[in-house]
Amino acid sequence: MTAELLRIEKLGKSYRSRERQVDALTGIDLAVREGEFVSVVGPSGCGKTTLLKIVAGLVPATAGEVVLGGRRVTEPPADLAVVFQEYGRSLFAWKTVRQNVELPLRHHVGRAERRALVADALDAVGLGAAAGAYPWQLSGGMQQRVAIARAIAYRPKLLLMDEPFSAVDAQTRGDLEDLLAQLWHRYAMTVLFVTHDIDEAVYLSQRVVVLGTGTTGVQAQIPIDLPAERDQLGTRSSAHFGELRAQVYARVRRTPRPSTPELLERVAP
Ligand SMILES: Nc1ncnc2c1ncn2[C@@H]1O[C@H](COP(=O)(O)OP(=O)(O)OP(=O)(O)O)[C@@H](O)[C@H]1O
Repeated sequence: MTAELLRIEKLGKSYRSRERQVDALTGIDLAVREGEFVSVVGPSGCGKTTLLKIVAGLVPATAGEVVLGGRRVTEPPADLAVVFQEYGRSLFAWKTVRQNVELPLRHHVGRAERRALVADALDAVGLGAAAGAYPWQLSGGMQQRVAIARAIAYRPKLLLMDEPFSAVDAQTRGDLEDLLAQLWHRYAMTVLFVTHDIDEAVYLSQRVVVLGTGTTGVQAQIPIDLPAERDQLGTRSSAHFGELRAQVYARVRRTPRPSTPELLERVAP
């Protein structure tokens, strides 16, 4: 068994304003080992994005702690990359694809190594030929590939992804899921992936974590013991995939706010 990379302990977050307090997370305990692919699902508003932002050091917790690679997270850790849903806002429109991917490396690696890392990452996402293009010249799916290339060029210990594929069409989404699975194998990354989509979580992960609503913590952790090699048609139509999907779905439904419309719409048969 590999070593633990991320430990989240008794984590809590309350957003307070003059009028009200929102308990977004309470008593979250979660550990992720090196090289694992873990997804987090749960009803809309249960705090998935908040969890990711705290792990990324972008938002302070109000209770508990996050430890990454043995160090307590109090600011954005150097060895972590984040890919958000809104690729359009995460790329600089006035910089080329190559420059966008190179950006986080500028202060860390010398020029020659930087070039090699960027070229490798762009090839890995199938965009070697688009290095000189600008983001606005690319489709949404291609822009998200650039965001992924930027993350992997950095060789993060932990890759955080927040609904990264929910803004693209179904075909592109499947392609991006398969690309991510390939990259995860190729670079032996550790991935913490937030999604609304239970099928996507089961398809990609080794473990699915079901978050409850703000005050109920982690509801379940379901190991996904599908074969390592997965494909959109074969895997998703297998009986075992159906069983795992049903298991996750049942746990999500059992959380205190089962009627959350957005989630239920997406998983309804
Ligand atoms: N900056 C903020 N100020 C106040 N409340 C916030 C803030 N950010 C999030 N919240 C609240 O915290 C709760 C959790 O929000 P969060 O976005 O983390 O949930 P989520 O599970 O990612 O939701 P979704 O699935 O809809 O994206 C929600 O009630 C939300 O309204």
